[in-house]
Amino acid sequence: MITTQPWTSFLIDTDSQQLLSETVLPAYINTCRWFAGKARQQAGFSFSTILPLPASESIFYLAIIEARYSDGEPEQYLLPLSFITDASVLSNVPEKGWLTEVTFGNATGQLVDAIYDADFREALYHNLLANRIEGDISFQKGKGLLASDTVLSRVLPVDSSNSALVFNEMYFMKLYRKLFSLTNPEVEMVAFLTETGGFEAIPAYAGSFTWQQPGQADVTLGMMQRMVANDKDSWAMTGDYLNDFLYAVPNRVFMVKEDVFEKVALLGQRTAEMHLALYSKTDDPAFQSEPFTDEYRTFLAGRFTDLLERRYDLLVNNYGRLDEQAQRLAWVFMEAKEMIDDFVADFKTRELGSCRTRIHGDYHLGQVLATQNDYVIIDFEGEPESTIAERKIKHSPLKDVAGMIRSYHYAVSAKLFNASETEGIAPDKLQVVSDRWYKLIRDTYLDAYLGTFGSPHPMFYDNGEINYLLLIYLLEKAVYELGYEISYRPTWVKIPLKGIVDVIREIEKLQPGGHHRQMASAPLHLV
Ligand SMILES: Nc1ncnc2c1ncn2[C@@H]1O[C@H](COP(=O)(O)OP(=O)(O)O)[C@@H](O)[C@H]1O
Ligand SMILES: O=P(O)(O)O[C@H]1O[C@H](CO)[C@@H](O[C@H]2O[C@H](CO)[C@@H](O)[C@H](O)[C@H]2O)[C@H](O)[C@H]1O
Repeated sequence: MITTQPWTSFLIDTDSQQLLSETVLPAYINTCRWFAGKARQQAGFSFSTILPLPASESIFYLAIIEARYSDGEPEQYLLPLSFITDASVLSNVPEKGWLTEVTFGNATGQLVDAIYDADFREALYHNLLANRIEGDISFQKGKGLLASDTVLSRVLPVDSSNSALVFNEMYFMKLYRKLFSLTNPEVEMVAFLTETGGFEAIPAYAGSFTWQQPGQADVTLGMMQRMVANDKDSWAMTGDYLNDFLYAVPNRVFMVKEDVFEKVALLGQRTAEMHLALYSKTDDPAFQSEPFTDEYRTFLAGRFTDLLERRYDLLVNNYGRLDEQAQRLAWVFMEAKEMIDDFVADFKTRELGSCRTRIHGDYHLGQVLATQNDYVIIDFEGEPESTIAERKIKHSPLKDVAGMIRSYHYAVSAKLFNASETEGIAPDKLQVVSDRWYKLIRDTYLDAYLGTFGSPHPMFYDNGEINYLLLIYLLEKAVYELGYEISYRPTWVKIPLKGIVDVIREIEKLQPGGHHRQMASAPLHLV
C-alpha cells in the first residue's frame, strides 16, 4: 500500500484508513484469536475512532475498529497500531502481528499490531505511572504500581480473547480487545476487592486506562495487575491429582490423597473469602448487597427460558452427531422439558430470603492460578456471552460456587472418559467411580466454603434455600455448557448432559411424592 501522507497524519488521512479497511483489515482481523465474529456473516470493517498516543520518538494509534455484520449488531475492537521502518525492530515482531507493508509519505515499513513493539509497551507503562491524560485517553495509576527506570516488557504467549503484556516480570497488563461502552466489570471488581474488600487472593490492582468522551460512558481499554508467579492454573493442577486416581482405577483401588482434600478445601475457603469481601459495607450502590426482588427473578427466569429454548433447538439439530451415551442423556433432558419449565416458573414467584451481591461471574478451575501453597483468582470480566450491563447484575454467590462444582465434575469426567488407562472399563462402571470422586470433592469444597461464613450468615437464608439456589445455578451453568460443547468440543457433550441429568434427578425429588420431601433438613447432598 502506498500513500502520500506521512504516518504522523494518519489520524486525518481518511484515504489510507479506507484503503486499509477494505484491503487489509478483513484478512488480518480474521486471523486474530481475539476476534469473536469469525463465524458470523461479516459486512466489513472500518475505523470508527483513532486515538493518538504520542511517544518520545514516534506516534502510535489506538484504533477502534468497527466490525459490521449482516446478522446483527456491530462490535468494536481495539487494535493498537505501530509503523515500523527499522528492520532490526521488525525482527522482534512475530509475523502474526504484521498487517501489511506500507509506504507513508517517503517512509516504507510494516504496519503492525503495536503490542509487539517494545516502545509502545513502554509508552503504556510510563503513561500509567504518570497518571497522564493523553487526548481522550486517561491513564489511572493504581496503588500497586511502582516506578522503575528500566522497563523490560514482553507479550505473554497466551492466545485468548484479550492480549496480555508483562512488564519487568512484575506487572501483568490485559489489553481488552472487544470493547463495550461501559467500564469493564473486571476493573471495578479488582479495584473493589483490593481497595474496599481487602481481599488478598487476587493480583493487586496496578492501574487502568480508559477512553473518555464528554457526555458518554467511559470505555476501558486496559488494566494492569501485579504479576503472579504460578506454575499452572487449577484446572491443570486438578488434572495432576486425577492422574493418581486414574492409575488406581484399573486396579480397583479408590485413591484420593489427603493433600487433595486439603487443597480443595482451601479453594472453598478462598472462594468464601472472596464473597465476604464482595459483601463488604460500602456506599457504592454498584456493590451494595440486595435482596431477591421480583425484577431479578423475572430477569433470571426469562434469560433461563430463552437459553433452554436455544439449547433444545441445538440439541435436536445435532442429535445424530452424538454418541450413544450422550443420546441417552439427551433423551432424559428432552423428556424433562415440562418439569424444568415448571421449576423455572416456580423460581419466578418463590420468596427467597438470601442476598445478592456482585460475583466473579465466570468462575471455574481455569480462572484460579495455583501458587506454591495457595491460590490467586483472576479474570473478573464475567460471562463471555452476556452483555456488559448483564455482567454487573448481582446474583447469589452460589452461582460462582455452582461454576466451580461444575468444573470439578468436568475435570474428573474429562480425565476418566478420555484416557487410555480406562479403555477396558465399562462406561457404567466408570460413571460410578467418576461420580464417587466428584461427590467427595464437591462436598469437601462446599463444606469448606460454607464453614468459612460461620452460621448463620445473612447471605444465605437457610440450608433449604442454599440447596434450591445451587440447583438453579447448576442447571443454568450445565445448560449453558451444553451449547459451548456442541459448538467447540462435540466429544465432550456428555459432560454437561450428565450434569443436567443429575440436577433433573434432584428436581424430581422435590416433586410431590419425591423423596426430597422427607429429606428437607438434610442439606448439601445434591445427588
Ligand atoms: N496477574 C497475573 N499474573 C500472571 N499471569 C496471569 C495473570 N493474570 C492472568 N494471567 C495469565 O494470563 C491468562 C489469561 O488471563 P485471563 O484473565 O484469563 O484473560 P482472558 O480474559 O483473555 O481469558 C491466564 O490464563 C493466566 O495464565
Ligand atoms: O474461560 P472462558 O471464559 O473462555 O470460558 C469458556 O471456555 C471454557 C473452556 O475453556 C468453558 O469451561 C468449561 O470447560 C472447562 C474445562 O475446559 C471447565 O473447567 C468449566 O467448568 C466448563 O464450564 C466455559 O464454559 C466457556 O464459557
